[in-house]
Amino acid sequence: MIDHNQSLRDLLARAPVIPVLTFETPEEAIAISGALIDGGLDVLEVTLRTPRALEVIAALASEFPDAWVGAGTVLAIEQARAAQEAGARFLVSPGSTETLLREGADFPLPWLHAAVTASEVMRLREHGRRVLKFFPAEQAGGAAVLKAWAPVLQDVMFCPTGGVDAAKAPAYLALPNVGAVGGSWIVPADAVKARDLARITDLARAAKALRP
Ligand SMILES: O=C[C@H](O)COP(=O)(O)O
Ligand SMILES: CC(=O)C(=O)O
Repeated sequence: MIDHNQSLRDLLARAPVIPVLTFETPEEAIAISGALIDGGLDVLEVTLRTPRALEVIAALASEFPDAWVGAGTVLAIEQARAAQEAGARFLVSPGSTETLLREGADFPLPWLHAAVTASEVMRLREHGRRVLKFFPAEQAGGAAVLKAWAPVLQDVMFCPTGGVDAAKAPAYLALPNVGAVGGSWIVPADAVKARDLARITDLARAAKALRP
């Protein structure tokens, strides 16, 4: 049985920003992910929101074996198993359920569940979870919420995601209870469409530099 908390702390320590990615095809995914990795971001959350998402994860795991390619938007245990089979090295869920926490308790991959209220954090603490996603971060009150939680939920680390961008990220990363942030700002739709890989690498480099 893995130590979910330590493996997640190690994952968040790799880079200050975890790109949250939604890809339609393996070809698109390899091109864009290569640009992100060239920019120093090698922890990649590929959301299970498109028909070929599992195929994309398998292609990325094969193309970039040293990168940490994970599956996001995991809503059911069947998706978790399928993502693991495809080669995902970690899982992310936009919330949590008792079913997922129970069935996923001894799942062999780091699994980042999300919370957006102190009560949800407390319930996840009861399941032994100490590293959580804070989603949707900006929409739920932003860095001020995590600042308020720091003295009362002292042993929990967060990865805020949702509405975070290059301008907002520093306020989160300055907090003692934030390990990294997640976001899609590093892969703007127009740059993806134009395959402007140089721009995506520049955005990744700037994101990587947010934590010296
Ligand atoms: O669903 C949204 C993604 O989780 C990341 O949020 P974002 O696009 O606001 O960065
Ligand atoms: C929001 C997020 O990270 C997810 O859909 O898993």
